[in-house]
Amino acid sequence: MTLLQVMPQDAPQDVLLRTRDGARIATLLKELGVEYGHWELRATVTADTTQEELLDSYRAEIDALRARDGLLVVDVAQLLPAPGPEWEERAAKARSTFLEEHRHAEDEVRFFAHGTGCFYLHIEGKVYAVVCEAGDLLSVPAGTLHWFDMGPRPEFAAIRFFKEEDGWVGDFTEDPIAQGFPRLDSLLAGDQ
Ligand SMILES: CSCCC(=O)/C(O)=C/O
Ligand SMILES: [Fe+2]
Ligand code: NI
Repeated sequence: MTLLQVMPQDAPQDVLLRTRDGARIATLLKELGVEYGHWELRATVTADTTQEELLDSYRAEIDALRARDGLLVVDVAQLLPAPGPEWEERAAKARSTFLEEHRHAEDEVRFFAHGTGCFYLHIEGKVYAVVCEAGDLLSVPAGTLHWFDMGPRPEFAAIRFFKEEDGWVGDFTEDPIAQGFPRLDSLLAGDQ
């Protein structure tokens, strides 16, 4: 289930809020201008699932969202565990891509069709760690400071929506803030 954990920007160990209540998460994020929604899952994702198959499974939802928000470009970012050192290397490289604080010139709109990933939203003195799971749709406004952790063993398939082809490109702040916050695996371990 989706998880939200809120911490002060200068005291990651102080958990101000931790909840798995989807309605509460949606309300709280909406106050920050962040849209959090949920789509019914329509497909099982395996290593053999092609991008086109996945997009076809959610065609109705995708078309409605594209029409609503003028999103012209849609693709799939996918990483599933595989045996061998090559995958370990690929996973570590992929994980590092968005692990430091950055912003985008356009909204970051992502639907998790499979797996898990955590967006850390740095807004007005706080960090909102939003662990997304299969079925979650998150839309983060352009310019919002954030970073993203796919964990030490990445497993996710996310449908990404853009206005421009290069909408995914990050503008990195060089602020090391992300390094002080619990990573995805630690956040989830907090349940135990
Ligand atoms: C879940 S899609 C990959 C992450 C991404 O696109 C991004 O910008 C993270 O901040
Ligand atoms: Fe991003
Ligand atoms: Ni669900």
